[in-house]
Amino acid sequence: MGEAPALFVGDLQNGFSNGCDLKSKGFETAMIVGDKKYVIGGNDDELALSIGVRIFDKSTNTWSIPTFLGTKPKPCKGFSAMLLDEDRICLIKRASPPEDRIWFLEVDTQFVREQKRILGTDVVAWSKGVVGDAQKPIVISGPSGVGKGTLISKLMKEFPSMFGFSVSHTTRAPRDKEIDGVDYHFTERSVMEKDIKDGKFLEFASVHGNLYGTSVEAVEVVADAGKRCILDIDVQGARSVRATPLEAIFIFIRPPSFEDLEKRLRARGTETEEQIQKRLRNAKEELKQGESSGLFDYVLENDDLEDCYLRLKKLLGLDGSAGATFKSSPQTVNLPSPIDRPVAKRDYKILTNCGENLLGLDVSSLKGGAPGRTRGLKMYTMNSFSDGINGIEERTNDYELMWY
Ligand SMILES: Nc1ncnc2c1ncn2[C@@H]1O[C@H](COP(=O)(O)OP(=O)(O)OP(=O)(O)O)[C@@H](O)[C@H]1O
Ligand SMILES: Nc1nc2c(ncn2[C@@H]2O[C@H](COP(=O)(O)O)[C@@H](O)[C@H]2O)c(=O)[nH]1
Repeated sequence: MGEAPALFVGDLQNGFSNGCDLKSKGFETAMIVGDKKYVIGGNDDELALSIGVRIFDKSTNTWSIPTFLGTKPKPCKGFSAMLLDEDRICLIKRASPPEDRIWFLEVDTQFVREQKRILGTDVVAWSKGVVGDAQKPIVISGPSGVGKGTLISKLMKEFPSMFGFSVSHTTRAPRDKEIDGVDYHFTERSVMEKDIKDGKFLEFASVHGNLYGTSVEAVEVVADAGKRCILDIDVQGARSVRATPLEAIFIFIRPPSFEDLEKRLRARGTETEEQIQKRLRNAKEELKQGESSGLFDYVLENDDLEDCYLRLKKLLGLDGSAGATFKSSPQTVNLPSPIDRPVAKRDYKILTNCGENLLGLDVSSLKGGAPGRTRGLKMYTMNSFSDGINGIEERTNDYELMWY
């Protein structure tokens, strides 16, 4: 995060202007970023399913509705908003459940700029805020038949409350015993292509003749359950995820030999001979890329299954060693409700005046972001009360901060 902008106050319900180019109208507010004015509020559609955003471009004098990426926040009874780093807007929703309270609207982050270039339209991306440092997602890649699914199932079985599987979408037909929504979201190509176009996917790739992809929602659902997300995706998908702010750990699984891989694929008995040949052809390229590209943080050889599983657990720090794990599991934001006064911001500390007590958010160490969750939010309460935003600002340093 760069230099903090000056104190910025936003209250969206009372319809005031704060002299910082922020104007409110009913439940709408406008934020200026560069040549553009982002009007946030109202409803996104007639069904009132989410908070709307429209953009006024001062250079062309035109209004537009941007392409939305990420899960949109549901409408609420008002919200406060602050511009952070000139590239995202932090929204604190009123009277909303704690896990739905803090949202970020990214308007000019690297991810949004890249998506604008790809889609050729104006783009904004929603990302929900999560308190604390959630553990990094785990991307597991490797050629078909190497044993990725088997290893992941073992992890999920041994640590059901710790890990959650990112359920991918695919256009391939379900195998016997595969369950829609559990193993995959089995889908029509035309539907998936439209969803990709609409920005609903974190990554996608054509694999062995079918389309596979990880939706943003698949990853968010796991994060919301407070679990560490595991993605089973091919090498192309891993490369795409590397280019997003997801900050995952990338593990490549390789077979002891190509012959072993072929044996496993045949023994599984789920593919036709033609499909096996295609998967083996692709495996050669995947093995080359997986082991040489520097894309992966770890390469594990799946020789003996139990032995490989032990090594996987070790690198994830599940054998008592530090491994590659990170702090605690995510906490959701727990602001008291309703927030019925404006919000003040200085040096990445956002203060909300909630009547009897003050509540703060520290946004100085944000991580991740769209597509997915914005992590690294810190929350604190203050054990004294001060009237008015200016008072709060001046007296902040006198108060003891109690961090969650
Ligand atoms: N270490 C191992 N030794 C022998 N067989 C194994 C080993 N690991 C997994 N297998 C077996 O190999 C087959 C393929 O494993 P699995 O389905 O987990 O592979 P995968 O990498 O997930 O494949 P895909 O990418 O096609 O989904 C399964 O029948 C599984 O039981
Ligand atoms: N890029 C992505 N690859 C994915 C995804 N989900 C699965 N996969 C990979 O596809 C192959 C084949 O899987 P199968 O179930 O048909 O055997 C395998 O390598 C998976 O890792 C995804 O969402 N994106």
